[in-house]
Amino acid sequence: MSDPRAAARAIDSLRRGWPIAIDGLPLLSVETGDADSVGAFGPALPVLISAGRAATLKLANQLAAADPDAPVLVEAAPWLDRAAAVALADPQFDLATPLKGPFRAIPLDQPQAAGAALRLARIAGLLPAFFVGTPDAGVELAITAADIVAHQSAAPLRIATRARLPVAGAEDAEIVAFRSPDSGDEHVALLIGQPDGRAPLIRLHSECLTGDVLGSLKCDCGPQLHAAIRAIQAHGWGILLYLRQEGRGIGLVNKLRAYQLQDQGFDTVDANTRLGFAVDARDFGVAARMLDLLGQHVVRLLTNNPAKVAGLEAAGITVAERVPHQLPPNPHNARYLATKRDRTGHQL
Ligand SMILES: Nc1nc2c(ncn2[C@@H]2O[C@H](COP(=O)(O)OP(=O)(O)OP(=O)(O)O)[C@@H](O)[C@H]2O)c(=O)[nH]1
Ligand SMILES: [Zn+2]
Repeated sequence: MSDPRAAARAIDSLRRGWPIAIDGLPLLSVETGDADSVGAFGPALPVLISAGRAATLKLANQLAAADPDAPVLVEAAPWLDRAAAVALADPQFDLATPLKGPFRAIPLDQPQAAGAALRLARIAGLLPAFFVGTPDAGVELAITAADIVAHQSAAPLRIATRARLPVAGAEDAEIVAFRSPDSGDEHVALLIGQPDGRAPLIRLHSECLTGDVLGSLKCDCGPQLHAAIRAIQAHGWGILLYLRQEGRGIGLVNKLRAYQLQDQGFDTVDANTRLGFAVDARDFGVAARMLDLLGQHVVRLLTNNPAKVAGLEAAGITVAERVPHQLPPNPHNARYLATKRDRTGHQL
């Protein structure tokens, strides 16, 4: 029997730096484990990282891992202490701290459990990297890979509350907040204008704290957000879905790590991969579920991203028309926009 509650407890433990075991494999997050917990976990431990990260360290080809999300186990070594493991896991230190080594990738006894561990770390918003303990590590929280799958497919979204919310650019607006029991992410929809029988104009906006709130010029999120409200208002009626998928789903801290790598010269795609994350970790099924709860199944979609159209269609929403949503570039985001066009299929 799989238990989504076990995975939820494990996510909490990882974020607090407490060890867990998946299918009997003892694991401690490299990012959150402190000196005491690492010391208690055992001396000289192997470290699990993603193949995306291992490729940068020239380790992945030792075991010919083709999938950047796949797990790679780095052999224990006397110099592989907590500081060295952090440097192994986090590419932002690559230029500042020369890595120790040599490191060697060794075969995994439990590739399934190891892959599930990396997935769980990504769900928790942590770098996908673990110390791997010995069977006598004495871990209290034991879960299975199936628990993680159950956690990801559980928990229907529900409308929690709604209220009138006049906003700049659209005074006749209502906010609807959604909750699901499996995560703290509270997505919202801004309903603008009144239904008039035509398909609503819809925008799926993924959270971007830096762009939406601070006015970052590194991306186009802030201007796109405000332009979407204006476009929906001009159309007469529609919905802005504000999805709590910060950093294309990798979370704020990891997006800022990716920005650090971008300062070192990597583009938005390579920065994610080097950190051990998917280029785009978002699930647009949540947006389809929100539209379903709002009673909208045929929409016009403001986007340049074909993956949003495909994601909605796959979840049963008909996209009657894709409406381009392009804003003028600035000197800071020109490369980011060019990368979206050239590497992630954006229709710009
Ligand atoms: N990981 C990562 N996320 C970024 C970066 N720049 C912006 N983001 C995030 O990307 C998301 C922006 O998504 P959207 O505005 O939906 O843009 P899009 O997928 O390009 O699609 P459209 O704008 O609809 O064409 C937000 O969650 C931002 O936080 C980056 O360099 N790295
Ligand atoms: Zn942004």
